[in-house]
Amino acid sequence: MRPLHILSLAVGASALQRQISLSPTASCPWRLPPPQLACSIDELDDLSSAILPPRPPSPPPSKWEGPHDCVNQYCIFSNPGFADGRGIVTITTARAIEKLKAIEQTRNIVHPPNPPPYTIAPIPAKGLGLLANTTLHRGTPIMRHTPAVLIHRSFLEHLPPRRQHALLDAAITQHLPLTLREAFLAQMGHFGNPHKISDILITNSFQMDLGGDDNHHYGNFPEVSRFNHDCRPNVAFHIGADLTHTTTAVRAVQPGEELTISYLGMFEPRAMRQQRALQAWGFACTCSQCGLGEGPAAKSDGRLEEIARIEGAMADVASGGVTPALLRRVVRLYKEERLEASVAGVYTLVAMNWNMLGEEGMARKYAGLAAEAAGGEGEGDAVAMRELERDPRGHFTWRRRVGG
Ligand SMILES: C[S@@+](CC[C@H](N)C(=O)[O-])C[C@H]1O[C@@H](n2cnc3c(N)ncnc32)[C@H](O)[C@@H]1O
Repeated sequence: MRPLHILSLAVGASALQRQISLSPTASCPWRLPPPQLACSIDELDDLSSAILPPRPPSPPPSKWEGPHDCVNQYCIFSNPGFADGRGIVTITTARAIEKLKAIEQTRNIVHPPNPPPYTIAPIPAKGLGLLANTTLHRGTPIMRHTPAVLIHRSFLEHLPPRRQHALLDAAITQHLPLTLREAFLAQMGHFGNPHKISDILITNSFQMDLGGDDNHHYGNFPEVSRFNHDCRPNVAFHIGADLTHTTTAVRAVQPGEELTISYLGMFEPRAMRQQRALQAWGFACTCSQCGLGEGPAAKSDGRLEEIARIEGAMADVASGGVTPALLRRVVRLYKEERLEASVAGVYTLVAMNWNMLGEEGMARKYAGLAAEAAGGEGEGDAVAMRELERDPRGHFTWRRRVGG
């Protein structure tokens, strides 16, 4: 089996690591919503028994089944009723399944936007991808999905492949509901591994930590796998504590524009980003940022270095060099670099530093922006920033850099 290439993605304070990659695939038309019926309610009442299709059966209740088959300490557990009948299958340990059950209790109801604001279409030289089918604005939700498959990281990384295959096959083909199984199997494997399920998992999984010791898993979200990469993407993603994967537009997007996420650390210099894209996903990155000429590319790398320096100073309460000009400068650098998909962390630092300088109004403004960018109103980072926004003077950072 090919080694897993784990790449870091800084998403606010919770750095997520993931590796996804697919080859071009045949076709995958998005299902359109059914046409509106042109009848009045009364007519519908009259006709309902004759023309309306039978109500779909209500989803099975959420109920964990298993352990089914096991290899060493890793067993298959499934829950066909998970997330209102979407289903989920996991290969994990007895300890981690208890963690998963506890997390499920905190899960919010997940409704993906309907109809979806995108269409799946072939993209030149990239295989399939996602095109906006309507005008999107900053904050417009794109997708919200729970994982289809969760595999304990040690199972994939430490067991010999021949010991993994039978369990993986059983998990997907026997314990995943049909619709989700088909979506899973429609994903592409990049590495040409003859064991298709392994190939799909290795190339399309987000690394997720369920919390506690040794609870790292690979999470697979088949719908999300259609996003192509851009180093300056127009979509940000976030995996919440309840395991929901959320994607959101980070700037205005016109109909027909491709929707992209970043597979790579957006703060790495161009040469490193290009090397990683080639190594882990097999494509030479020619996105707008990688396609810059030598001069502009060197300037871009210089801005990224300056951002790192300023953020270091902002994170150090003892640093004497943090001024209003520096806080304005770092925000401007993010704008110049088009790093809208990665602003949650810097807005948090900027908000706290304005507060440390005793600038209540600016602290409020950036705390609000940070909470909005954190990706989930219930998440810890967003809660903390809403608290700062509500009461800057009561916050522990108030005037920390200026005394009094
Ligand atoms: C997660 S998949 C994205 C969806 C994929 N295009 C498909 O057809 O299902 C990742 C794969 O898409 C292609 N890809 C993604 N971003 C690309 C880019 N910026 N340039 C070229 N190919 C890209 C590469 O083949 C990569 O291994």
